[in-house]
Amino acid sequence: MLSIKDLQAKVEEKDIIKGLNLNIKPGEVHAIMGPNGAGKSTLGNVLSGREGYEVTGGTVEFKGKDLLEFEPEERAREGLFLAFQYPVEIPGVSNLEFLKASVDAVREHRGQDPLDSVSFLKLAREKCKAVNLDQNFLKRGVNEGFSGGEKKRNEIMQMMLLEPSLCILDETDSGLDIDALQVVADGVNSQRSPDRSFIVVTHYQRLLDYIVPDYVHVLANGRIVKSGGKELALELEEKGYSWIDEEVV
Ligand SMILES: Nc1ncnc2c1ncn2[C@@H]1O[C@H](COP(=O)(O)OP(=O)(O)OP(=O)(O)O)[C@@H](O)[C@H]1O
Repeated sequence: MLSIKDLQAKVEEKDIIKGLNLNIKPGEVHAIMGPNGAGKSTLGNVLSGREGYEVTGGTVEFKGKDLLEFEPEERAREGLFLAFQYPVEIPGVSNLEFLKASVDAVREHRGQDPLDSVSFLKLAREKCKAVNLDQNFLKRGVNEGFSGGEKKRNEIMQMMLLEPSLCILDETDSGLDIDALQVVADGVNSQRSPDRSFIVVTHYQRLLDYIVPDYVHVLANGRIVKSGGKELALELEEKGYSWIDEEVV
């Protein structure tokens, strides 16, 4: 699904990703943990093609294609989805219109006809229900005035509608209350399938009790410095990150 080799990237002339390697097979869930400022969000931004993030070395293959050759919208149409750490508000654009335009674009890319408005509304309502958002959220401006937790649930609803191949969830658990955490985790788990992969960026082991990863990685100083199974998250919760620095050095 995704093969990252020796990736290097800079932001504002500062080297942030410094030789990162990561391989993800279809169906796998990889959790990425690590200290603040390590480069976790930068990795998501680089993979999604966000402006201002300059790749200075290495390769990224996504479903056998050179991801770095694609514009951000092409990456999305190819099936890469990033749930933002800080979802943006788009006042004046209704959530429903935004979602329909996104889903239509993906369907067109797959050679499918657009859904008619009635069928799409029915589908969107089902997904709203799945993430415990009231249907009124479809009429409101994208994320406009949504609470922190509502924005995160809205991101998961988008993901469910777009049916991506690779989902990158950047601290989707932050700002969620206990019930919402369960709802979001259930939403993610319902989307797990043999041909869909996930990168779950989180600071908290607790999320990984609900979304059980196949692998856990520690990203520090722009590189993956340690990888393990789900038990690594428990070890990190207990011991922090300093022991890894010592091990790596
Ligand atoms: N647009 C930007 N302009 C300037 N510096 C940036 C920009 N984006 C990221 N950085 C810097 O890159 C470094 C890595 O940031 P990043 O957000 O990737 O860290 P992170 O691992 O996701 O941290 P956290 O756990 O705190 O969310 C930080 O020092 C950050 O200030």
